[in-house]
Amino acid sequence: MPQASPEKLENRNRKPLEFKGSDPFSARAVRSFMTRIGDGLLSAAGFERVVEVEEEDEFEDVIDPAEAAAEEQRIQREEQLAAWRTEYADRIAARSAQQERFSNARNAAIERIRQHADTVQQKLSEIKEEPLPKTVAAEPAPIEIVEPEHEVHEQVAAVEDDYMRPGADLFNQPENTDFIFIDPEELEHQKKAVQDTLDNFAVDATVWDAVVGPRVTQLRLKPGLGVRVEAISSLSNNLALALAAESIRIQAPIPGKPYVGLEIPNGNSAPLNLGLLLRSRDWQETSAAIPLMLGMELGGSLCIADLNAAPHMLIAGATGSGKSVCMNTILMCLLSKFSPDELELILIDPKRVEFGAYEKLPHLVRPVITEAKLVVPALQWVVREMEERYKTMAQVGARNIAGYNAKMDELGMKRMPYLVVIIDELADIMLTTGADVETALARIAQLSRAVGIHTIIATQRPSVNVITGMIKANFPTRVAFKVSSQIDSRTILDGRGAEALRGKGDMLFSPPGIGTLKRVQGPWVDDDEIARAVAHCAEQREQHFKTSITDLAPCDSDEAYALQDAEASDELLDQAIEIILRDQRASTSYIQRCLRIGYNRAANLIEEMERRGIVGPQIGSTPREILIDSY
Ligand SMILES: Nc1ncnc2c1ncn2[C@@H]1O[C@H](COP(=O)(O)OP(=O)(O)OP(=O)(O)O)[C@@H](O)[C@H]1O
Repeated sequence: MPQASPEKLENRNRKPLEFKGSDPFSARAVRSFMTRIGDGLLSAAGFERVVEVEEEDEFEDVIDPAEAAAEEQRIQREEQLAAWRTEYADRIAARSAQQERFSNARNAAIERIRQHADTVQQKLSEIKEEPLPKTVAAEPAPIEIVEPEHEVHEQVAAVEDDYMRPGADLFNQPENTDFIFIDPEELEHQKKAVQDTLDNFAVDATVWDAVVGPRVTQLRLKPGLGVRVEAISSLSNNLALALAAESIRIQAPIPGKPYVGLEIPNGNSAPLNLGLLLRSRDWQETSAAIPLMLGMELGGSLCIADLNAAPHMLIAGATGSGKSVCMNTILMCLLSKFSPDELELILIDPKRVEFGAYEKLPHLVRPVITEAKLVVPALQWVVREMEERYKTMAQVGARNIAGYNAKMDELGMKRMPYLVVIIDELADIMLTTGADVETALARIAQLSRAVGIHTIIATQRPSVNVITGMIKANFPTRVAFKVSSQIDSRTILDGRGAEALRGKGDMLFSPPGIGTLKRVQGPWVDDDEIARAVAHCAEQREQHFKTSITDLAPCDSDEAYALQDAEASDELLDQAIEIILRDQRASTSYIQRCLRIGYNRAANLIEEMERRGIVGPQIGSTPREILIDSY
């Protein structure tokens, strides 16, 4: 066994126990450590360890591969750790930036909410200043009645002769004029039911007040801030259920008012007598040129339409809804305002039941027309009458009937009467005569207002093949009675609502140009009243039918219609030739537009020109050649 020198041993003993290398647990360090412990023990026991120094040096230079791999792994781990530390620091930085952004956004939102709360507070303080909702609705103001000193029909006698128009005293008067359309207790109950329903569905709206009408009462609801009116209208079925009402109508919003209207049926509904309404101050002092008493609106005001401003009216509704009663009241209004010298009537009644009571009326220009095939010739007569009237007015330089009559009054000559054409059941006529009646009606409607000719048509079939686009465009004043569906309502009024009416004279009136609908209850007039009024007129005047219309041949076919058109077109031929020579355009549609005539008539004019050698024949789609320079 090699012996270590005594110096070496001494040195070893004195050397503190320390590990070599950076890793305290490497194999080399452990061995060195163990050797030193062993040497220490030997020396303590009196032995000496002989160590070959050269061998030990050799041992120190050898690199253990396992140790190297471990070292390598350690370095990699340290690098990985450093990379993770950097990544972690980056994430922490990004996160704090995000937190700062969120915090800014939250502060901005809190600020916005605070501002909104201030606005709400301000609005609430404004609302508080408004009057509190009435607990009881106002009943309509009583109708102001004008009591004549003598019999009404004497008082309103025509100035120029002894003809006396039927006055209000010829019509039935109600025994009691203190109407109570709705019981106040019932109204309170309904208001509560509506408010509860709104609350149950969490719709912030208040039942504000109520406007009472003859057949329905309108509850006015005030929506809270930020509440969509649609949220209320979408509850219509639930509200109807809560009120146990047959139908309700919602106006969201009421035009021109900050409320949503909820119209609910009244318990009490006595008919409104026409006689009472004709005694009202509103009727007697109306400024309308051709007034028509349509009935009573919500709140009790009277709805008086002016046929002169209308100037043509379309009445539609399902069977039994009150159209005929409405036509009768219209006729009664006309008779009570105009003598036969001031008003002429043409009544067309294909159902043969409605206008039988008027056969003896002196205002008629021909017997009531009950045959569909006579309708087109009658309307053609109206067209010719219209043209005659234009000529007559041109002779005195008047632009309309009012101007003409003013001139006649100055000269002490006969005035031009209004001519009103009333057609009950347009559908039957449209089905029998097709487009001819539509064209004739459109022609009359477009041009007749200035010459005092007005048309009122009624139908129980509000479908698009009866109320066509052409009819709708020319009849701007519409009255809709109850219909069976929303589609029918749209056909008549261009909007819904008529399907929720109650029938029996409950109507929606659409005045021309306003676009808002009025809910009106029509007055009631019975057959005896009509008979009395007609007899009153007939007793004073004999009928003088205008032979030109009485002798009209039935118009069975398109041929007969075209023939009559051709005769009439002669008058316009010179004008048509002048137009095509001046504008160098020879087409039917151009003539139609320039002369404002129907297609058939314009086509006849062009064909007549072709016969006379003024224009060439139609070849394909190329315009006709104009063959002359002057005429
Ligand atoms: N203004 C009204 N006031 C009270 N009741 C009315 C009123 N209008 C109509 N009625 C009631 O409704 C019934 C039917 O009315 P009307 O004959 O006018 O309906 P219509 O629409 O003309 O029906 P049809 O198309 O079948 O002739 C009347 O007999 C009457 O009982």
